[in-house]
Amino acid sequence: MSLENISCQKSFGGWHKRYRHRSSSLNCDMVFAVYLPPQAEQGAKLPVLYWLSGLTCTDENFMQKAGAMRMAAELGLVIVAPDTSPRGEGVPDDPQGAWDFGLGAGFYVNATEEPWARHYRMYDYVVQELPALIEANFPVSDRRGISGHSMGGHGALVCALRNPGRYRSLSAFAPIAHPLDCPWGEKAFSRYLGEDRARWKEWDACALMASAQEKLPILVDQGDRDDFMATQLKPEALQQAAKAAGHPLTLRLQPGYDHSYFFIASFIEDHLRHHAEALKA
Ligand SMILES: N[C@@H](CCC(=O)N[C@@H](CSC=O)C(=O)NCC(=O)O)C(=O)O
Repeated sequence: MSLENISCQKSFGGWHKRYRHRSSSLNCDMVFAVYLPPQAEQGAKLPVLYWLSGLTCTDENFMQKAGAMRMAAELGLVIVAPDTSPRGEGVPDDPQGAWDFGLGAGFYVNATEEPWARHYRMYDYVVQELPALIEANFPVSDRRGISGHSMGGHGALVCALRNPGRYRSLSAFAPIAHPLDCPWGEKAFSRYLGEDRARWKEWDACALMASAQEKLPILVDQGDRDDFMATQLKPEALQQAAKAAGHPLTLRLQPGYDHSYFFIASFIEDHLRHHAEALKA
């Protein structure tokens, strides 16, 4: 599978690079970003953190706004940021052009319903296709961590909970904790997965936690001035699910913070350290 390098900038002694490639999971061209810390030029195979962004994002939001590169360079962590949905000609979008469904809103599921099923398979893309591509083309090991924000925070939880042994570390910022029971989730799941709510449970972090075979410790930060917290994010549902399942969860309510990348930038160092500790153990 060929990768086309479309940009390259030096950052904190390493490199931020963007690539375009053909995705067989998504049936379209995709762009992802990778941060390669300075250690990548020294011959070692480095651990990788996959970052899943939220609604309306591309690979660029995290790389440009989170301020993660200084710490990734210090810790020797590669970071990979995919896009949030399939893109391009022939990829269907929300008929009204809404920002919370369709383009920029793939929800990291494999759609089963038409007209979404041909392209909207972000779960297969981020769990299988992209890591295979990264591991074949960059100096990385199979030590993988996963994190994300909002829709992507939930995506990270689901990818790890569904794949015991695949990730060694897990965290999230302000995840949509229980999409079965919030407007963003109900809208996306009813269209991508159909109206049978029983099938949605395979894609809901709170539901998956009950039967998870692996109990990776989870770090979650949530701003208490986040306008989406009560209606869409519902961190209390995650806390209850973790308690019921005996799943180790550190949920930190951060006073005064909202849903933005200012919040993410404020706590990204803690998350990168959380991942580095597990990935290097
Ligand atoms: N466009 C919307 C706001 C959308 C928004 O807040 N998106 C978040 C993720 S929300 C959950 O998945 C985001 O990360 N935005 C990108 C950014 O760079 O901030 C509106 O206008 O209200």
